[in-house]
Amino acid sequence: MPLRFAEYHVPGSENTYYIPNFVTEDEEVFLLRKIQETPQLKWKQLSNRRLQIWGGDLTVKNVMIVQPLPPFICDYPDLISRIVSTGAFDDSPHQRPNHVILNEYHPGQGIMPHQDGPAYHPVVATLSLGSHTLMHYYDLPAREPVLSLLLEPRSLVITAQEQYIAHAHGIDSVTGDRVGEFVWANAEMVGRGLGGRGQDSVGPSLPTEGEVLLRGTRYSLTFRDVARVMNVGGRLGTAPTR
Ligand SMILES: O=C(O)CCC(=O)C(=O)O
Ligand SMILES: [Fe+2]
Repeated sequence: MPLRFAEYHVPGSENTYYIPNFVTEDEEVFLLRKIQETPQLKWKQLSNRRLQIWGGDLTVKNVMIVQPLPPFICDYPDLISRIVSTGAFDDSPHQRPNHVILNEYHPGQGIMPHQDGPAYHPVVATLSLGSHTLMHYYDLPAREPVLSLLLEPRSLVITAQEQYIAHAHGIDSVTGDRVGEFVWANAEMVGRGLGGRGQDSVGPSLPTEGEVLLRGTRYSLTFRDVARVMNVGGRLGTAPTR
């Protein structure tokens, strides 16, 4: 997947791209407000986080029963078009993401190492809002991370192909991240976007060795393309859904 913006390639990674400030601070505020305003019933409570699924639920055969994405994802800000313009979904069945999982993590919450599985075309684009986190990637079986990325608020990370298929990914359930504990593969790319990290500390200053970056509540929007879709009316196929 040759992303249109080669400068966002994460050094030492295969098919991993990191784009700081993919949305503006104003857009982040708007999106966080829209997320707060979503119906409570839309949240699914898991043991260690809450999530919402947009675009449609998957059947046991990994067919998505298509539902419209909400306006705050495709109208303003037009996140779908912005993601399409990176080129990340050029080779996907619909040439665009059609499925979005919204995750909420409070400080101390994370996600166990896992793989996203075969329902999706092997590209995922993840927007972080509200707080940073530290994402680890693992060879299988998952033991020590082989790659770690600091995901700043407002950043987009894209993983594809080998990085998606052959690795697991996860977020430790911790309340802060000590600088220097893990090597950040994207260390040269971070810093400008750190305003708003953790407890709303502001500033363009780069974190220093030993400093603990406190996590705040983070929302992630994970964009994927589900190959097999069923539109209302029962048509099965891989044709564009909107
Ligand atoms: O919150 C994240 O950045 C990752 C979420 C994730 O891995 C998933 O929803 O499958
Ligand atoms: Fe995942």
